[in-house]
Amino acid sequence: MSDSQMPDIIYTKVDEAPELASASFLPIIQRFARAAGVSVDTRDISLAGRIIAAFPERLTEAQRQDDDLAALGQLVKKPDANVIKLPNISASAPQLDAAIKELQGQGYDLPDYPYKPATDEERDIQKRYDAIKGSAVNPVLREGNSDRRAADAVKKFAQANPHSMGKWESDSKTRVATMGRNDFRSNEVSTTLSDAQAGKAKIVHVAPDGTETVLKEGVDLPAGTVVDATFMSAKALDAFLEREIEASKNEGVLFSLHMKATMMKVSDPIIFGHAVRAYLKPVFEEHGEKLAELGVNPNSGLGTLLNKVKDEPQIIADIDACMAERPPMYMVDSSKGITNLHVPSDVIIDASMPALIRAGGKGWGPDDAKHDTNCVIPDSSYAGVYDETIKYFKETGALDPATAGAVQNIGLMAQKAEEYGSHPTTFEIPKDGTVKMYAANGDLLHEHKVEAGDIWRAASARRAPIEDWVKLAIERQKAEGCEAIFWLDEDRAHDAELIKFVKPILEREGVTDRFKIMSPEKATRQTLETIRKGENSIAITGNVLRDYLTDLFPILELGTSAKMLSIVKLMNGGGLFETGAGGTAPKHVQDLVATNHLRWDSLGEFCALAESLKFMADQKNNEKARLLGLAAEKATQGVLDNDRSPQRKPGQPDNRHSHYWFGRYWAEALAAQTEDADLAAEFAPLAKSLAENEEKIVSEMIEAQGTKVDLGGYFHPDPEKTAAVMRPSPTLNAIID
Ligand SMILES: NC(=O)C1=CN([C@@H]2O[C@H](COP(=O)(O)OP(=O)(O)OC[C@H]3O[C@@H](n4cnc5c(N)ncnc54)[C@H](OP(=O)(O)O)[C@@H]3O)[C@@H](O)[C@H]2O)C=CC1
Ligand SMILES: O=C(O)CCC(=O)C(=O)O
Ligand SMILES: [Mg+2]
Repeated sequence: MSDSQMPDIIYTKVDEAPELASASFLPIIQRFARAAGVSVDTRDISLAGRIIAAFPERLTEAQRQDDDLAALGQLVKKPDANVIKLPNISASAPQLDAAIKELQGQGYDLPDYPYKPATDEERDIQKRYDAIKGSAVNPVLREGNSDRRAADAVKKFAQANPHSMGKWESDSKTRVATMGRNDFRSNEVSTTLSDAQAGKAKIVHVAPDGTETVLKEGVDLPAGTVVDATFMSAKALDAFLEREIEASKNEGVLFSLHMKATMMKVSDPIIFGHAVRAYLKPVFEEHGEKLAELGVNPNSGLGTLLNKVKDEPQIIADIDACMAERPPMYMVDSSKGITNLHVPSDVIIDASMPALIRAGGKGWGPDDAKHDTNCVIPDSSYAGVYDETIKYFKETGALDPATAGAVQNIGLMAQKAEEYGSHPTTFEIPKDGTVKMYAANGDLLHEHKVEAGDIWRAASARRAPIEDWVKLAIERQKAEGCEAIFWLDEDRAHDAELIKFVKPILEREGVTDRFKIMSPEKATRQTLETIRKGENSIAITGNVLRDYLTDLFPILELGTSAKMLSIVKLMNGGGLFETGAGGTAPKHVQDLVATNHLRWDSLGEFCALAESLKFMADQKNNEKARLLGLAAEKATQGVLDNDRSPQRKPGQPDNRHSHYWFGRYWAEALAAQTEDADLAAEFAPLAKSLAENEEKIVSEMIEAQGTKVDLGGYFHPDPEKTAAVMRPSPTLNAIID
């Protein structure tokens, strides 16, 4: 893809609910943009698209696809980048398998994922698939730090139309359980690289007999990089899980495990596997060999395990007996018997913990009823945030979204910062020994004594992103004038290194008095007290808390994180506009297929679109783009003011209706503006015909609902079938096309 072929704005092609929404919304965007001389085109970062792009040699000419993610990864390092990024699937092993199966069924000659590669060819296949697994997209595109907040209009709307909140009882038994010892938090060591230490670092394992094995070399670490290393003890983890399973039973609460197997794609599936083993301990003790023979990998979850033992009645009976003895599990879908431990990516902490907290500390149990829950978050680095939130609500009752202030976030994210960039340097330790990390000049940076099975990792944050992050925080605080807190714990090794960057910059800029630096636990309480008073707070955090808090606070304040404005100011001058802060809402797709109703709210897309257009206006000195962007803001306001957002139930207006209304308000705003007469003239007739045909369009859309639909695929749906489903109004289509 050469630069001259690059559209002004790239709208990413993704998966699941947001991609369905695009089938309806993108034609509208393109129609409007074209009229203003702005080109908007897609690039495919979907899971299926990335799989197809990885195996060109096995596919026909017609099946082949370019590696759009790689091209976008280059683009975001250039000043002219302008990308609207929708949420995409971060695939766990079972999701990757399912996507491969679907593509094979569509005639793509793709290899199965080799779980036990034996040949070079299989190892190569595994490597290509591993690069697609987990959060493989966001870290590539996020060449900047994160600025997430609710637009003013969105926050005001939420206050005027507060969502329902579960009640918090002071005697709720819901709590957070975390290791606190021998975990990543407590074993962390950190240092900032000197000029002499910069270069390619090396990580080695030294066995007790002195044998050295290189775990990784060529880890590129420039001067000024904060480099951490830590490990979680497998033995401590197992003891902790066993204790908490027992405790959940004794306390009469649900057992739940919350983690991020997508972003933390190496460490967290392993921890998840420990939990599967712990929960089914008697089964693994009794049938360990047979399970191994059947190819059971606990890291893939109970769902895959049950599938593999389906012809083994004794094992199934023993699993049933064991589960009957265990504390009831927190369920992903109690009606279908899908437990917390079925699929590692089904319970993703940033969304799951806030949903439970919003519900007053209740999770769904196997009996299809809500119960108090033991929220097991093994590593203690960030568990304290949820622990403190839960304690606070137990003391004070639920938050009132009608009066609560807002929490914005400035997150250190660029260039694979911190834990979220750590998977290439995360290892499940094969045998007892010592892990040593050496700088390019031979200095020993870090060293840990480890045991077989421990999970060791190194993470880093580079100087330029850290400085950019502090600068962004200063700008944001200036713009808002409200409380601003660096969520950094001076008693944590990594955070202490970061504080050494933060303080001098604040001093140099003369703004020290405008900022607080607090541990995540203290900052949680302080922030909750602030927003309870109706005031605002800016949370300036590292990468993980950026992710966690931009679901936690929006889900409490707005009911969902889908409505967030999520801006990534790329460090080389471009713009990346993420839509919302949440995910791909797989459940919404099931609902659409069953009833032809799509609950997905595109408010995040509306906000991102307006920002992207305004950014383009500055970027390319294009006044028409600015007017288009300002009008898009008015259209968003119109959707909110007139209550045109999707409703939840089949038969009610859904995602597609909201796009009609957005388009109509957008056209009306463009027709009404007086700065550009040509644009006004262009959009006046469109606005008129959208208004005149309202009844017809709305009824065509409602009539389409209520039946099953066929998209021709889940991960790789048929574009024509999808368009037919998502554009059900011939009248609207005729106006737009
Ligand atoms: N930026 C990205 O690319 C991200 C990708 N993901 C990926 O998404 C997938 C699913 O993740 P999961 O943790 O289940 O989170 P999701 O955000 O997809 O789903 C959680 C719930 O959030 C609500 N929700 C989310 N978005 C919307 C929306 N636009 N409109 C209305 N409701 C919405 C829905 O429930 P309710 O209304 O009842 O709360 C939904 O069931 C995973 O593959 C994950 O990796 C996840 C986060 C970010
Ligand atoms: O990339 C992912 O897997 C999830 C990202 C996410 O949850 C976020 O950025 O908020
Ligand atoms: Mg998130």
